Amino acid sequence: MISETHLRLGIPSKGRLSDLATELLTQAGLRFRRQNRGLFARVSGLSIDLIYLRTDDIPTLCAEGAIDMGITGSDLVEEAGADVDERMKFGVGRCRLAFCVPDDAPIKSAAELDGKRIATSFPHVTRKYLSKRDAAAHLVSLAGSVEAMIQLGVADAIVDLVETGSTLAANRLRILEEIGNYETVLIQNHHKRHGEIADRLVERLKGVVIARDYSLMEYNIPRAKMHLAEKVTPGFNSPTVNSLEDSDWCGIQVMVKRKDVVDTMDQLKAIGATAIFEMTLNNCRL
Ligand SMILES: Nc1ncnc2c1ncn2[C@@H]1O[C@H](COP(=O)(O)OP(=O)(O)OP(=O)(O)O)[C@@H](O)[C@H]1O
Ligand SMILES: O=P(O)(O)OC[C@H]1O[C@H](OP(=O)(O)OP(=O)(O)O)[C@H](O)[C@@H]1O
Ligand SMILES: [Mg+2]
Repeated sequence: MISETHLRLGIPSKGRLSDLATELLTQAGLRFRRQNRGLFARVSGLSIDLIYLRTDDIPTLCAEGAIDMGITGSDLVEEAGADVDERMKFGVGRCRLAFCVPDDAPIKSAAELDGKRIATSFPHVTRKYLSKRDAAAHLVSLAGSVEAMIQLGVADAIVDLVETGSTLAANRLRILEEIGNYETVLIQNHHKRHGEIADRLVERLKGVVIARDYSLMEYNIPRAKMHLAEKVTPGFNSPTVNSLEDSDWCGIQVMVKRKDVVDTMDQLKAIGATAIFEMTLNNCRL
């Protein structure tokens, strides 16, 4: 089923990154169907095989060469100590890894956890972080439900992922110290097999990530106000300026970060722009 002539891309078989990876690949124009929760899917028209794996196994399997590339969390790459290249960040699946203690614990820094018990799914990252601060703790390695471990009397503190902070709040815990910020990434091993197809995949996925992040905005502005408009919407590279029949006016096309669109519209209106439109991008190559 797996072919030597195809690039092997490892993607999460379940968990929160699974749907995300499928969505990104589909948006990048890859057509595939996973057969009956099977391990493989062949991409039609491209020399790529998708291999469905556990998210936390993907860094190691990529470093070992079992897969050429993989989609996983950068936290898991660090925890696995996998020697791989990070080809791109997806700007999604963002989370922090942090030392957390009970709300009312008097402790002020992670270094004070020297000799204490810490429950975590990230023992390597935790140990490394503590050793740089000349501290060592007794680590209890667990696969999940780490936040419950203080109440269960297993640990004095935990190291776990925090996204919204709602799990911490529900367990009356607070962040003591942050280890780092992480997100979903595309990794590749150093063998760089099927380099051309790998680069094509990266280009396509980058197009998707930019399209998810940006909108295309179009508006008309008096030529005399162009210098003001360019300050409000400098664009990705620079704005496209079109002539209008009325030579005192021009039409502008420009990329704007989606999160800034409404503010930008207000600012453009204020400097005299008219017919301001936002258009959703599905895909792009810059
Ligand atoms: N709130 C979050 N909690 C945990 N992981 C997150 C969060 N937000 C993003 N992630 C990313 O998702 C990865 C977890 O993926 P995984 O496949 O284990 O999903 P899961 O839904 O946690 O599955 P499981 O039920 O096995 O715990 C993390 O390593 C991290 O990169
Ligand atoms: O800050 P929040 O938005 O609350 O997200 C963080 C929580 O989500 C994850 O748990 P998950 O749902 O994966 O359960 P698990 O502990 O069984 O892995 C993670 O391990 C935290 O517990
Ligand atoms: Mg989890």
